[in-house]
Amino acid sequence: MSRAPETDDERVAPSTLVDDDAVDALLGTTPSDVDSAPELTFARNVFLPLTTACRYTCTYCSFYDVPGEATLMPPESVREQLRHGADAGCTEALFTFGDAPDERYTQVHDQLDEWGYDTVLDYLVDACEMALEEGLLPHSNPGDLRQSEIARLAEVNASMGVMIETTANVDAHAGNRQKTPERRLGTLRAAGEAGVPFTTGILVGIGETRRDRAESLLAIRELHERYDHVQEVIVQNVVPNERSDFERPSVETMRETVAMARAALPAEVSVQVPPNLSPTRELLDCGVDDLGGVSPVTDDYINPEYAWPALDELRDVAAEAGVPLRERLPTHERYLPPRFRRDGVDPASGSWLSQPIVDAMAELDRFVGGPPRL
Ligand SMILES: O=c1nc2n(C[C@H](O)[C@H](O)[C@H](O)CO)c3cc(O)ccc3cc-2c(=O)[nH]1
Ligand SMILES: C[C@H]1O[C@@H](n2cnc3c(N)ncnc32)[C@H](O)[C@@H]1O
Ligand code: MET
Ligand code: SF4
Repeated sequence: MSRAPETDDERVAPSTLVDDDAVDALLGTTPSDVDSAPELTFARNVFLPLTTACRYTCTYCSFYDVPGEATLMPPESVREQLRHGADAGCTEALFTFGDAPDERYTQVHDQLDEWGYDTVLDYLVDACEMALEEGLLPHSNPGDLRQSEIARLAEVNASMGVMIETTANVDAHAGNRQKTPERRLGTLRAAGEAGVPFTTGILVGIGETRRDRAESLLAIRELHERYDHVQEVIVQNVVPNERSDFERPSVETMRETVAMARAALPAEVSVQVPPNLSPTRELLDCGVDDLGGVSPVTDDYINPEYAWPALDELRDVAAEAGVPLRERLPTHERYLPPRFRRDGVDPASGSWLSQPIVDAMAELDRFVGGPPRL
């Protein structure tokens, strides 16, 4: 799959998506305005960081590697990691890695070529097929994509994602090749056009204002209203790492932002906070209903200094909040075929999930009737 030049119509200007009055109204939201969720969900995953090479250089990120040090996970390691995950009861293979690495790094391109791939996305398609063979459902977040790329990946993914981060132009998106709000929103729109259950979110504390956060959440809402494809919105706080010293946003800021997310988004969209990075217990009364992917076998390679809580801790968190803890699949319930839903309704699943994905799900007996309670 070669990359065609990007066209203007794949970009979406944030200013066309939100109006000032809606932003003002959302900025008035406080935690007491939103209801607590009736349950908490999470997915058991194994993380496969296919490559640390990246075309961007976001200053908050310790994941990407400089040219010369960048690595690609060989197919044998992918297979091994997948088996390890499947043995540990995972349902999700999370493929997250550097954005368009082969565009910037000749050595990555050459290595892919040696393995018989034109681009990293060709390799990703094969890796997703390996995951399906091992009984795992792929969730890919390879960064910015065009619609044709998403459409192809949708065939072998149970859901996909990309964080908007923010609709503001922040200094953290530095360097010659930058994440831009237009391209991020273009990816979210392309996912809608391709009809793939999608995860997105905002990164809090990267130089954006409160107003920018409200605007970002409303831009996500707007695109979801058009396509009905956003399954969850992650409200992720930036954390300091060996490369950067971004200050963690305060608990108050996170409470306010989670409440804004809950108020901005329709009820069918989950609000997720990552339990290894966030002050999770202090956010549960602000409308959080999901804890994202948690791994019993791999680190959060993006933030490896922040370990995943064990299942027992998630149980405690849910018990303290007085709500049941349920294990979900990478695809949220409302996009699943009838037998995997509590309401038994057919969401015209054929249009959301491809046959290989539906076939792989058919093996997951413990999810029949909806996400099991733990
Ligand atoms: O371990 C992580 N998982 C991340 N995930 C995985 C996520 O927690 C789950 O895979 C999804 O909730 C699906 O179950 C992301 C997925 C996306 O689609 C977009 C962004 C993220 C960000 C992270 C992350 O920073 N760390
Ligand atoms: C995969 C996602 O990881 C997030 N990400 C990258 N670096 C950090 C950090 N230091 N702290 C928190 N989240 C981060 C971005 O939001 C990216 O989209
Ligand atoms: C560590 S980020 C991984 C995914 C992709 N590079 C993005 O930023 O969206
Ligand atoms: S956050 Fe993603 S896009 Fe930005 S530098 Fe890190 S790997 Fe690349």
